[in-house]
Amino acid sequence: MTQMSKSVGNLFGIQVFPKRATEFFRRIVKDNIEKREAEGIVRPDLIHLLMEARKGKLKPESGGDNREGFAAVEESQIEPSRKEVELSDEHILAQAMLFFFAAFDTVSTAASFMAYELALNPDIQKKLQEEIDSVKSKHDGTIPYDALLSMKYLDQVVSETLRKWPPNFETDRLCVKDYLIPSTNPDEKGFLVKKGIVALVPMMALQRDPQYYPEPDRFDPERFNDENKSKVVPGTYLPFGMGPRNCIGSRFALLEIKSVFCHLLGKFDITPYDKTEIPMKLSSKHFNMQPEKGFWLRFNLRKEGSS
Ligand code: HEM
Repeated sequence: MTQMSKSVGNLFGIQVFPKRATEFFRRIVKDNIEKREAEGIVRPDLIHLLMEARKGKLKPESGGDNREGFAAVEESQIEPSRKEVELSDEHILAQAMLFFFAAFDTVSTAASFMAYELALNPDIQKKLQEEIDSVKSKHDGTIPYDALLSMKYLDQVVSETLRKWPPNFETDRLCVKDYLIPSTNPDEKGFLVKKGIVALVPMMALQRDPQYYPEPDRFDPERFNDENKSKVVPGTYLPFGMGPRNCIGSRFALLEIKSVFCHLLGKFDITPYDKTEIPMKLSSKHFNMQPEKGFWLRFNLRKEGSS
């Protein structure tokens, strides 16, 4: 559908993003680049990195923290291309817009589904609040970075949210050369994936397949406890995709969601009420994951144990 919609969009001159939004971003990014260049301003952000890359001054980083969570994706081991690419203002604009749209909607969608599941599963919410309260009580009511990354149950709940409700429910890959997938059955031929074909990878279908996740519609963070997470079949859990073009923001996304819920659940109990749709029906009118009737939940100030 996404591939088809791109060509249909091109045919009829339909834009992926509204023209006004594109113009708004174009002006902000262009003015920003011009001002920084004219006044020698340096800010530690994406635009600065892209401006440095344009001058050939950017070096790939190595290392990093690998405690961010079960769902975080590995950085690709493939050497970055040495090919010289000329980065125009238009390329920088496209990257800035991609980061904005890829980062904003996905995180808010994941957080909304997590709030919904916690409201429907008060035992899980209570267990998570106990973990949050315990960490806060050890750190004068705060949650430092290292403590956040060490919170196992929080990581289980986030991982299970991204399994049951992956904000990007599919991704795709363009096949650049003929590739024969060998058959596992000696009586059958393999399957030839032809060059030029776009293969869709249905994350949502894989992550709700009872063969890999028994009772897939049940929200169960225990699927990702220390004992069970090693049993997850490789390639069946892909909320951030896989391979060299996997999500560049997975660690940041997990950090955002985790810190938001530490603050929220420290202060509030999340509950359903009469407008909450149970079970939820997903909207068929949107390309991203959205409930048909929106998210309706109550946030009640916690009476005890809060800080
Ligand atoms: C819960 C939040 C998020 C989810 C579920 C998510 C998921 C994904 C997925 C599935 C892909 C495609 C990967 C593939 O095809 O293998 C992707 C790509 C991407 N994501 Fe995310 N993402 C999230 C948050 C973010 C954030 C916070 C950022 C930026 C700070 C970001 C930036 C990107 C970019 C730039 C790409 C394109 C990478 C490329 O084409 O090389 N995402 N994301």
